[in-house]
Amino acid sequence: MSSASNVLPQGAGYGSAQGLRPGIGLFFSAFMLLLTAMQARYTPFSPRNSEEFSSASRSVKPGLIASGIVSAWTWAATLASIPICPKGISGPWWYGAGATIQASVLLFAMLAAKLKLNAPYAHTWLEIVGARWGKVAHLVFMFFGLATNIIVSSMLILGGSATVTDLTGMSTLAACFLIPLGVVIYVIVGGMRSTLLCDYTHTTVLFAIILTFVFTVYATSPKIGSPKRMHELLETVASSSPVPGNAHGSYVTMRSKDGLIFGVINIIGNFATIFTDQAYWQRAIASRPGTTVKAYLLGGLAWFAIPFTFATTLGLSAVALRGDPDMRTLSAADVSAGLPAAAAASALMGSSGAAALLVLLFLAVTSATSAELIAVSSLLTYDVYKKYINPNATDNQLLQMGHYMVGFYGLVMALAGLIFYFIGVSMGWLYTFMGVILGSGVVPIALCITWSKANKWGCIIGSLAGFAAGLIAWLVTTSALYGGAINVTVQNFPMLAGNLASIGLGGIIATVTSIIWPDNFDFEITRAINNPYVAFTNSGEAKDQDKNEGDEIERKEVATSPSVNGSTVAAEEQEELDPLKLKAAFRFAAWSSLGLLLVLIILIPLPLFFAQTIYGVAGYSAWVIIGIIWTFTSAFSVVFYPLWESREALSQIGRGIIKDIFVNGSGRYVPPLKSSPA
Ligand SMILES: NC(N)=O
Repeated sequence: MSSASNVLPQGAGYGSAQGLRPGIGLFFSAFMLLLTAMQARYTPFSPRNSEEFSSASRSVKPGLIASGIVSAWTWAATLASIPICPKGISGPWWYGAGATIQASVLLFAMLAAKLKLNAPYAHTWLEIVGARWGKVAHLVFMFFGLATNIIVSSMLILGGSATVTDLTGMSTLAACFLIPLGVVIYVIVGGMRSTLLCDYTHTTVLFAIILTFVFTVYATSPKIGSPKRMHELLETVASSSPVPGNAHGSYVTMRSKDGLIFGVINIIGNFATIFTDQAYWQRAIASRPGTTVKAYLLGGLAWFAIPFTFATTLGLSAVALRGDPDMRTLSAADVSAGLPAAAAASALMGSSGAAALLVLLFLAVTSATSAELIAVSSLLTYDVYKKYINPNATDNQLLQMGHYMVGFYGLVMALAGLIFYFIGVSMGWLYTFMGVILGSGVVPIALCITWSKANKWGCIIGSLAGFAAGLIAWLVTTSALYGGAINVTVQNFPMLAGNLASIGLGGIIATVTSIIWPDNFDFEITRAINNPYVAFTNSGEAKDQDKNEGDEIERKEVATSPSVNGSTVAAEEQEELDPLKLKAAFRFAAWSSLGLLLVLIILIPLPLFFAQTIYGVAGYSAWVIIGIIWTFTSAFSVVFYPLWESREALSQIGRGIIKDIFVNGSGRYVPPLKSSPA
């Protein structure tokens, strides 16, 4: 890495990375604690029971879930503009589209719909695997689940610490530990709902800062200031150093071989990190059943604006400003560490640009970190502690374990980030490598949750064989092309080979064995997991008490949300869990996801790739304007819509606060008295 530019004092780094002195880290942690206290005092939701802690009582509305998806899916890598420097405008497109549509949140909407249909009361996706296929499958897929969390968390720590160190000179070691610290505190206190509230506040500020950068670059900056000038600068850079593999070496073309290869790698890697990451399952679990699909579609579409517009703005600025006296020279290692955006922000706006980027990065890293913390805490609590150590754990024990595991995983993620840092693995390398390790689990996991015919051993063997094939393909290709050196800079072909082998072999073995030797699984077994109306034994047998007890059922109060006013919520929840409605939601998710996939991955980029078009000023300006409109629309859907849908809860909290101001204690939420039977 070239010498750090350090445009901010070290104190800014410590402040942002969680406050050795008062800083934004501590400010946000204190703010989240305040929100959690208000939630406990003025609403029926108390974070003092395990269901609320890990699943937010499965009651969260779609706007807030969408904002949580945007936030959890915005990593340091998303903002680091890694793909853009070498590839031009195709990089942001492939990054955004590959992680929005093909790989991730939109297709995941289908899985989320199936989750609500086939296991509406599960806490984790691994509980479903365990109930369906038993211990061996549970342990094998736990490997993929935890590996995903460790890889994603390490990328967050690596990307966050590299930028903080670069901008402020703060010690990377200190940054690795301080970044998760404040997050651990508010996640322990507030649980899942607090991470969603944190996601919301962070997403709001994130969009504000991104739009500030966009308007600086394309409207006010004396160095660039308009799409026309940006186009001119990019063409000048291309004429002195053309991009290999791009049409006429231009940056303003979708005809980019490296861009296309990156697109494929990106699609596979993001399949892996969303399908096997409990963080995204957890948002589906926390969501109200009737609106889960809407939340994922909204979140996916809103998220696209972040990598696309941000990289089209600061990533391209990092190229356009080459040679500018304020722009530092970036090495390949700097690019892989995710530093182009920071360098461009400093060159454009000096220390205020660097500070804004630091805040942006802090927001992205902390909210994605909170998602990973609560995700791993849930896996360790329900899939290790409850399943293997204390099957009869009480609610209090589960809650306590959830708290311990948040703290424990905070330490693990700091150490993992540090280890990767010291062995020289960069965020960019890990980003392109993640599909090699995790890709083989994607199809087997999707089949487990959606398809009654999925073959247990086919899926287990497929995921292990794909894992081995991915590693072998990556090693063999690296050795053949680079004389055996496993370089820390990103190499396209070995990564492509490893990613394709991993997801391909895993998917083929799982699907073919399931067609030849189909299972005939009854999803009633997974519907019984943690279901308050059905007794479920560890052996996987579900006893539907409702059926045994005849037509006149006296339903138990909803055990999943003991803090919530039982009967009303239970009735709403049962209505939303109507299988006909959930099947219709699945069909809607399938058609809309596949339609969007076709448009964003095939119909838009491929004709542009084959046509070899190089954009003129008008074309490039239209490209930028589409990004800006998309960003505004996204901001409305994940910033204003959640406020609108929660207007009743907000006014309830407001009334509670006002009452408390006049008579202390009178505003506290009081659950309605249960009416006694007539
Ligand atoms: N979440 C991603 N792939 O930026």
